[in-house]
Amino acid sequence: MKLKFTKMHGAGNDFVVIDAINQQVDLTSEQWKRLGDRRFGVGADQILVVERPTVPGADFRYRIYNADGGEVEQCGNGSRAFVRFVVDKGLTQARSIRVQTMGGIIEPRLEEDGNVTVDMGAPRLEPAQVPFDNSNLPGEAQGRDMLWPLTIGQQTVLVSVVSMGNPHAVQVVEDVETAPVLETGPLIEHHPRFPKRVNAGFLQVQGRHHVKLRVYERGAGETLACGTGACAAVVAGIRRGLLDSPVHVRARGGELTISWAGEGQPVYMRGPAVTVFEGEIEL
Ligand SMILES: N[C@H](CCC[C@H](N)C(=O)O)C(=O)O
Repeated sequence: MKLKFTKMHGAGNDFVVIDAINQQVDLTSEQWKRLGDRRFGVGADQILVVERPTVPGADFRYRIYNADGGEVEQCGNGSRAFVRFVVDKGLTQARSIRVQTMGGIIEPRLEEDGNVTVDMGAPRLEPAQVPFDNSNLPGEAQGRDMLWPLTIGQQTVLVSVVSMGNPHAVQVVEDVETAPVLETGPLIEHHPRFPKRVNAGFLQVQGRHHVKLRVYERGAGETLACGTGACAAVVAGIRRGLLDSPVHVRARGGELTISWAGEGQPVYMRGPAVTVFEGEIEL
């Protein structure tokens, strides 16, 4: 089958975006995987699918597939590409839209300067909501946050656990450039205490409003930026008393600005959304 797509990125986290409103999209998991393959397909960290909503109060449905073919609950950088796509394709006249995802309703808004601000909803902070199995584990309180010891190979790392609809494990490191992201990222992603696996964040605090972040993503490996990862890292840093909102998050592919007013409040993310090229693929 022939499939029209648009290649986009948000701070270097790259996507294949598919309009499933104006074209029939019925792919197998293998075909999703091939679409995202950087040699046998188009190549992307995630594939984003635009559909009509199936719940009241939403303008669109947003489905997200990681490069490994698995469908997931949320993608922050992708939500910015999503609103730019539906505006540019004339699928909406609005600039602020409500988008249905497996992780809840989010509200991206395309700004005059081309950046996008997204209400990502409130973080879920109970281990069971992440989900994280903390049974028989001695948590260590740090400010309002709870750090959990994870045994990774011969070492133990202390992580904060946060859900933005999708699961995140965040650890503070001295220097993201020398942190063992590629060595320990996969071990954290597949750690048995995360029944749905997890995105592994490595956070370097440079000031109360400035951090650097690398994320080894569930189902995609290290990406140049992770929007939900930036949200989770800032929430963890604020709860640990290390950061104050707003926080400028420098990722390898660009900068995101994350704001959070505290427990029960939504996290706001602001950043770029770029269209790279249009194409068509025979799957
Ligand atoms: N790998 C993530 C999905 C994409 C998240 C990331 N690309 C973002 O911008 O939030 C997961 O499996 O939960």
